[in-house]
Formats: sequence, C-alpha cells, structure tokens
Amino acid sequence: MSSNGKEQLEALLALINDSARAAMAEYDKAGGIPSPYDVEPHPLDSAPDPLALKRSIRILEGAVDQLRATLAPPAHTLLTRAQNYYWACLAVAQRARVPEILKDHPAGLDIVTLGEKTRMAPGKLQSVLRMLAARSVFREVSPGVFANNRLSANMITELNIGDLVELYTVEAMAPTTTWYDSLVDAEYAHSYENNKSAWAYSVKDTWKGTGGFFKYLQGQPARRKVFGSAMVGLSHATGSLAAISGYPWSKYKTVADVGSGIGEFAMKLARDYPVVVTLHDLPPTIKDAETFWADEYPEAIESNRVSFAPMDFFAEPPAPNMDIYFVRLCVAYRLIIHNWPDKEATLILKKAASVMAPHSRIIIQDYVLQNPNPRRGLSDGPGVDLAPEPMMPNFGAGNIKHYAQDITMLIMYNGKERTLDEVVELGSQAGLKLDKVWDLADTSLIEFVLA
Ligand SMILES: C[S@@+](CC[C@H](N)C(=O)[O-])C[C@H]1O[C@@H](n2cnc3c(N)ncnc32)[C@H](O)[C@@H]1O
Repeated sequence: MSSNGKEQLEALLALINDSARAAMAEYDKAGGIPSPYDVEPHPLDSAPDPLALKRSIRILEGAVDQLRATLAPPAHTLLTRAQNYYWACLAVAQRARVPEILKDHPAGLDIVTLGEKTRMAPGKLQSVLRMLAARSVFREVSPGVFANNRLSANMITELNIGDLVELYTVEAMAPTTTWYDSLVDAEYAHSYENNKSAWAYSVKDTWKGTGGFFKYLQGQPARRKVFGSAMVGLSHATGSLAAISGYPWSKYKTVADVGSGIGEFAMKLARDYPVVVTLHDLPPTIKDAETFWADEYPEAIESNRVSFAPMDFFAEPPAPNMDIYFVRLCVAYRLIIHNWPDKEATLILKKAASVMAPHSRIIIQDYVLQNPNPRRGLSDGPGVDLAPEPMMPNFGAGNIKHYAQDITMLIMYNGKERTLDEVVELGSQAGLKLDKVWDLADTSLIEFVLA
C-alpha cells in the first residue's frame, strides 16, 4: 500500500478543481457557465474546435475516474462497470426518436403518451429513460414525466450526434455479444483479415456477401445513410474539425480526400479555404457524396471546386495532380487508416506515395494512442502531451475515447488505433517520413513527406 496515498489523492483533487475551473472559464467566455439543469444546447456545444475546453476535460475526466477507482470499494466499481447498460438505453431512446418527440414539449411528456408515440410498453420505456436520466441524459421532471435536457437536446441538432449514437450503439455493439467466441474460433481467432473481424463473425450466418463491414454497407442504403450522417457527428464529437483551423491549409491548393465518405470535411475545408478538392471513395458512397454536395454546396460543383472520383484505394492510386500549377498536392486521409490492419493500411499509403509530387504531403488524422506507462521526462513523440502527475501519463479515462475507438476498430474491421511509433513505421514501409505532428487534443494530424 502506498505510503503517500493521501498526498496523491490531494494532488488529484487539486487537478480536478483546477481543470473544472479552467473549463468553466471557457464556457464563461462563450456565453455563460452551464447549469446541470439546462435544457438547451450551449453555444460551445456546436463550436468546431473547443481545444482549450477539451484539454481541461481530458484532465478532469482522467483525475475523477482515478479518484473514484481509488476510493470506491472495488466490488462496487466492478459491478457498476459490468452492468453498463447505458449504451443499450441510449440505443433504445435514439431508435425510438425520444429526443425528437420531446422537442416540442419543454414541460415534458408522461410515460403513457411516450409509450403510445414509440409503440412501447410505458413501464419498459420508463426504466430505459430513468437509467439515462440518472446519468444526465433527459430529465424526469416529475415521477413518470420526462423532458429533454442539454444532453438529449444535443442528439437532435444538425451535428447528427443522434446518428453517431445509433451507429456506435447498433452496428458496433451488436458483435460484442459473440466477441469472445470469435476470439477463440479456429478460423477467426488469429486472422487480422478485414473479413475475419468480430463483426464478420457475428453476421456469418445471416449475411451472404463477402468482404468486411464496408462491403456490407455498400448494399445497405439505409444503414449507409446513418453511417454517412454519423461521420458528421464523429467529426464533431472527436473535435476533428479542429484540423480546419489547426493546419495551414492556405499554403495549399488541391486536396484529395481519400475515403472521403460524403465529403463533409472537404466541404468545410472548401468553404473556409480556396482549395480544390477531389473526393475518393467506393462508387455508391461517391454517389451519396454527389447528392450531398448538390444539396448543400452546389456552387462548389458549378465552379469545379470539387470532383467526385470513385475508386478502390487498394487497387488504384488517388488522382495524381495533373494541373501543373498546383505544385503542392495535399492528400488528406481522415479516420481511414485506423479502419485497416497494418498490411492494408500500408497498401493505402503506398498507392498515394506512388503519385506524390516532391512537395506533396500525406496527412493522417487519427487518435494517437499513448503508451500507458512511458518513462517520465520522455514524451511519446513530438507534439504528444503527457498528463500531469499523479495521473496516468496517458490521461487514463481522460483519453478513454482513444481506447474505446481502438476496440471499435478491432471489432468492426480487425483494425486498430496506433501509437505514433506504429504510424511512423507504417509510413516508412510506404516510403514516407514523418514531418510533423499536430496535437488537436482528441485527434492528431500526422504529416508525412516522401522519404
Ligand atoms: C470511417 S469512414 C471515414 C469517412 C471520412 N473520411 C470521414 O472522416 O468522415 C471510412 C470510409 O472509407 C471508405 N472505404 C472503405 N473501403 C474503401 C476502399 N476499398 N476504397 C475506397 N474507399 C473505401 C468507406 O466507404 C468510408 O466512406
């Protein structure tokens, strides 16, 4: 037992106090400090890159979790973690569109009316909503009467957080029920092929197609729509739009977004900078992208600031920059490399390296996993922060999204999140060398040039 336990807990308490006050100051600057009983989103909820807030929350959540795990009886902690039905209740509320139903009822709706509107038994729905209200999503304003609050109201803004919740609680959670079976199955256990993931195992008796999750999605227009929309929410929730203001895009003219999805990031980029963007993705997704741009930003199509180039990034390189005036080819990979095991990820990078000009850069935007126990005094790499003592150097639960996303990638694709060293190694296999890391608190931009 540590003799300086008291000192360490006092230090954690001080970190909690300081980081909470720093977070309050950020809210104060942006329209006022929120109350636990707020019913509307705060202006800062939709800010694209609240970096300072995220840096404070990373310390606050990490320190609170360490303090709770130290002081609570272990059996209590293990039981509450094992009984984490929270995600399943979120899935029910989102799929039943409860936040939407409550939107025009600020005083709340009784559970019988909610049951009628969702076609559910009132008693069952009440258990779901009570569980969520106990963790600050929805508010039980009087017994059996539920209203939206700031968190549930955030599920119905144009940031598509509701669809993000649906993607993670439906597609990504379903395979966890047979995850262990896949980990010990003779055919699946030791394979890192994309089509031998825990997700592939979970659908092997029901889906007759071949390939992994993305191949499956191409034949599922409704689920593909949720996926495309959820990526907008993911960009926001991971703060990845910080890449728009956190990188000197004005130095560049052309951006090929490989595995662009519907091109929501590229659209924001094209609105903020005079860049010409090329979207690369599988053919059905590129069709969805064309519709999305025609609806949202037709001027970019009319002025040829966007082109839609269907491709398979394992089979073909991205479009080489054929306009010789544009000497810098910016090839942006966003949230893509983590979907793939090392062999495939290297192949994607090699294809791009083969068409790079000397000034071209490859930017990988991803979480960078930190070694949980690096020696103090040694950073994980240029631009990667370490947590203050006595926190775990990787911020522990303050960075839990990174480790959760690592598990999501493993379950869905046999992919993974990587440490900086692992990403640099992938790059070097593809003939690239690291130029710079841009730490955006949640994600990082890892910038490569030709070796
Ligand atoms: C996680 S999503 C990321 C989308 C977008 N970059 C973003 O950050 O919102 C991965 C994308 O890779 C695309 N993709 C998967 N396999 C592909 C392949 N073989 N060739 C091209 N695109 C592919 C998917 O269709 C999907 O749009």
